[in-house]
Amino acid sequence: MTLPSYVKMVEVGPRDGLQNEAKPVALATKIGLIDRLSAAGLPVIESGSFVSPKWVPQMAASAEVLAGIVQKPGVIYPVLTPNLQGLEAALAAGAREVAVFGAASESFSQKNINCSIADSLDRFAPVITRALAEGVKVRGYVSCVLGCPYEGAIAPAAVAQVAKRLADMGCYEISLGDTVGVGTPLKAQAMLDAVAAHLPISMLAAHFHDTYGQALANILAVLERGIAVIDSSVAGLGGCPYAKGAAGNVASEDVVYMLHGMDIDTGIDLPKLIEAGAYICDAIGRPTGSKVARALG
Ligand SMILES: CC(C)(COP(=O)([O-])OP(=O)([O-])OC[C@H]1O[C@@H](n2cnc3c(N)ncnc32)[C@H](O)[C@@H]1OP(=O)([O-])[O-])[C@@H](O)C(=O)NCCC(=O)NCCSC(=O)C[C@@](C)(O)CC(=O)[O-]
Repeated sequence: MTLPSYVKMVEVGPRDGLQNEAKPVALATKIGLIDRLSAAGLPVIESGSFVSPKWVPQMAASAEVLAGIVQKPGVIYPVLTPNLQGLEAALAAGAREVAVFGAASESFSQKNINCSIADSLDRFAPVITRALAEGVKVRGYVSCVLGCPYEGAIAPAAVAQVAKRLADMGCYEISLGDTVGVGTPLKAQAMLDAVAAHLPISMLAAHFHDTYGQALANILAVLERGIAVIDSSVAGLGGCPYAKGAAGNVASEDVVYMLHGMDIDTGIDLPKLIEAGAYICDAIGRPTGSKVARALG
């Protein structure tokens, strides 16, 4: 088995992790979390979302978050931008990387961003063009790559089609999201093989939710296929507001422990990452979803 020697960890806790919290999380808490994550060595920290505050109230203060954090040199702080309105607000707030988010499931696309897959791609095209013209890199997400809360199984070919369109439009990296965490390792490999038939594996990232406890197994399965970018959420926070029952992302602490245990470098200081997880769990009054944090914290 050939595994990468370095994995880039994309921390999505401050966005994917907190977007679903019912009670408002204070601005200072969000800033405190992001600054602790950068101190722990995370190279990419998704820090907010310029979406409609009526749809996702928790992300309403994303401009203030970007203004309040101490931007550590070399660290990237991407934000989600579903349309040009969101992109303009993100640019005004100083974002240097953004992400568009589509889906491989029609029903999920409608529930999440209120349009069909085809319409979403048409909407993303000018967002990507404008961002690139400003020198801002764009990441693309594909949700429901291993199943949809409304439609069930999703064909790998449907995932590949959306991923390729996002890459053709200019996204530099495509994150493949198991939004509801239903995937299992061999299905994850089959889905990845379908996408990798069209795009280089070096462009792809894995984004697993841990609803069914499959995330670490799935991560190992895709590492074996050459994936070297993993999304995760500190303390396993999160869940998508438009995917009922979806648990949080795989916990960053658990992924880092597994990778370091396999001699794969991440540049992350695990004790400091555990501290960041303890900080946010304390602030929002939730137990950690990380087994490693429970064992070592
Ligand atoms: C996409 C829209 C905006 C379409 O929503 P819409 O209602 O179709 O939009 P619209 O263009 O008709 O505008 C309606 C209203 O929204 C406002 N609006 C419009 N755009 C913006 C904006 N950018 N920022 C702020 N406000 C905005 C706009 O100004 C207007 O305000 P009003 O006149 O009624 O007062 C909406 O559906 C939305 O915001 N959806 C967000 C959904 C979301 O954030 N989901 C979670 C993130 S995705 C995820 O978690 C999955 C992922 C990425 O992690 C991977 C995985 O695990 O699968």
